[in-house]
Amino acid sequence: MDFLAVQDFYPEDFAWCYGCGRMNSSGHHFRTRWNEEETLTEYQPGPEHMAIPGFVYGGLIASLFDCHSTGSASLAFYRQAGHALGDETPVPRCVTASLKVDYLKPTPLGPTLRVIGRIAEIGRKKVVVVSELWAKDVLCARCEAVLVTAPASMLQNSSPS
Ligand SMILES: CCCCCCCCCCCCCCCC(=O)SCCNC(=O)CCNC(=O)[C@H](O)C(C)(C)COP(=O)(O)OP(=O)(O)OC[C@H]1O[C@@H](n2cnc3c(N)ncnc32)[C@H](O)[C@@H]1OP(=O)(O)O
Repeated sequence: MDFLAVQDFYPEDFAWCYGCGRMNSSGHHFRTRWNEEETLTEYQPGPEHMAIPGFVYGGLIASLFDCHSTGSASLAFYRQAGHALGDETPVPRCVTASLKVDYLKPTPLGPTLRVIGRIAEIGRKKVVVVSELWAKDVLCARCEAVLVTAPASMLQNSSPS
């Protein structure tokens, strides 16, 4: 891999997410990393991610924001605790409590999409991430997401095996 992404370090049982789980062979495999003080997820949509010819399906954009935001929250909690990716301490896993997406402009199908996130708020178990989605130099969508550390109630179904 050309860089370390937080999803590479999710505990195996919690790495099955359709959007970003490395264990899910059918998923998108979104990967999120720090870019200095911002977080970054890049993704190249394929022709199957079409809304109408030439434009990206909005559900894919929401998925991209979703996993970018959970990944950003994990990165933020991990860094706040003094850790860096590659440490032995497990990376915390977060779930989405709220995801608000504003579609500002039609997103062209073709360019690699760049999602850039800012940690707007970080608490004991909650993170607010504000992100923008860019296609080349066009700002196409914006998102505000609330992420919360994964509840123990999800543990029983964390792995399909
Ligand atoms: C022993 C360890 C076990 C670990 C175990 C690991 C299991 C590892 C599973 C991994 C799994 C990965 C999954 C992939 C990522 C998904 O795709 S997740 C799928 C979509 N998301 C979900 O299914 C989440 C469903 N919702 C829930 O489970 C619960 O509502 C939540 C989100 C955990 C919150 O419940 P809660 O912990 O009781 O939250 P609560 O204490 O009331 O609130 C915490 C904070 O969040 C805020 N908040 C809560 N909900 C909202 C909302 N809707 N809007 C705005 N703010 C909100 C609260 O205001 C509060 O803020 P502060 O007062 O701290 O400022």
